[in-house]
Amino acid sequence: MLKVGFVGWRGMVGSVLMQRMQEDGDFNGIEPIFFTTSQVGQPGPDIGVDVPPLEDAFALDDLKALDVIVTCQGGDYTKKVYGDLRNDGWKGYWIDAASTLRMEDDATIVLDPVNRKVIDAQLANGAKTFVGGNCTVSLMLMGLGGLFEADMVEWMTSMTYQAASGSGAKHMRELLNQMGQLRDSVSSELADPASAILDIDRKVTAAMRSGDFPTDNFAAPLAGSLLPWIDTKLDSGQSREEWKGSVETNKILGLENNPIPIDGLCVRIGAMRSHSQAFTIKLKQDVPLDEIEERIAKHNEWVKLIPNDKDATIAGLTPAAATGTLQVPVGRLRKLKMGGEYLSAFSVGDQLLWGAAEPLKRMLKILREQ
Ligand SMILES: NC(=O)C1=CN([C@@H]2O[C@H](COP(=O)(O)OP(=O)(O)OC[C@H]3O[C@@H](n4cnc5c(N)ncnc54)[C@H](OP(=O)(O)O)[C@@H]3O)[C@@H](O)[C@H]2O)C=CC1
Ligand SMILES: N[C@@H](CC(=O)OP(=O)(O)O)C(=O)O
Repeated sequence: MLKVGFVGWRGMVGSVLMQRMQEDGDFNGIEPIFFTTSQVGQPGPDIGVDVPPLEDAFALDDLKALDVIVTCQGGDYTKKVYGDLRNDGWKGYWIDAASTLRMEDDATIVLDPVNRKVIDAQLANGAKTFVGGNCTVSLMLMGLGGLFEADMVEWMTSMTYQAASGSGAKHMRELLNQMGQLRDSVSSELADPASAILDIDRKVTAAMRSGDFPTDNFAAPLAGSLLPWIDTKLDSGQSREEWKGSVETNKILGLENNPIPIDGLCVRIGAMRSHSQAFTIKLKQDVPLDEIEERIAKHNEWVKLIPNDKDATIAGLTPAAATGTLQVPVGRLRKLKMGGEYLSAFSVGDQLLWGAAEPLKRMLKILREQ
């Protein structure tokens, strides 16, 4: 029976992973051991079977006894522990949610509905390090995988609308506090149908700009606004999030030597946990729209084609509709005025499910089935 250590299981991503593993009975047939960086000796999570007390996530000897380590603890933990473990000769499987190791030569980015062949080839080569992709990248590939599979894409732009959860739990709370503060600033005016909307707007803007507006985490108002920058700046002028769109997509697809140009702007908006993206896709050929729709719809069981009309779009192609589900709705599919080779598309997806926990869960299952 595989001895599987879980680190970061009580964080936001880890909790979603635990929930999904329980839903699918994934703890059956493995020996799970739970680790912590702060609560050694406390009881482990309730997963329906007895588990031993929490072990120290920095105790290398205990980690070295494991066949598999699944970590959602974050990049700092990976940096602290991974190198030492490998240098000490540990040959187990490392499955990680953090970006730290993604672009390393010996790491495979996992998104098996899209790159199962790459994963199988790497396993056959003896690969032991498997990392979940950036949430925006994974969700884009789950939605548009059919076009890449058919080698239809010459280049692509992705303009993102990313949820607060991508920054972490504290940011989600801050977004809600910002929303609440804006509403509270005009509660009496909202109660009075005769109040002037421009007065309401002036007061809301003043509240947003005031010194006591809660911005400790985002460093700026997000509620009632947006932030067109995610992560650090690179010399190219891209944000790191924008850079990942190209390098990770091409690595997942195994196209590092002949990469598809992908670029765009990544924007944080006031959604809670579903990322959205608008695409301009330059096709290699002028393929009829019905063939494109069929390719997209048939690629995997989670993609959900949304007809390009208003009612279907506002009912099904939104964070409110996608959150908490494994579905990846794709819609607004139409040829752009630039010509038959130019396609627009829009996708949405829960960034904690396919964007983070689900690919790791499935990778563990692939290892068990080997
Ligand atoms: N947020 C996201 O969208 C994505 C995140 N990731 C990766 O996953 C990593 C973890 O992200 P995320 O899950 O958001 O991080 P969290 O901050 O929710 O959790 C990380 C760790 O914080 C510790 N912790 C301290 N206080 C609490 C508390 N009150 N409740 C829960 N945990 C607490 C836990 O470690 P302990 O038990 O040891 O104290 C936990 O494992 C990220 O750093 C990133 O690398 C990847 C994809 C998406
Ligand atoms: N950066 C993403 C979330 C994330 O954790 O990405 P990565 O796994 O690439 O660090 C966002 O802010 O929405």
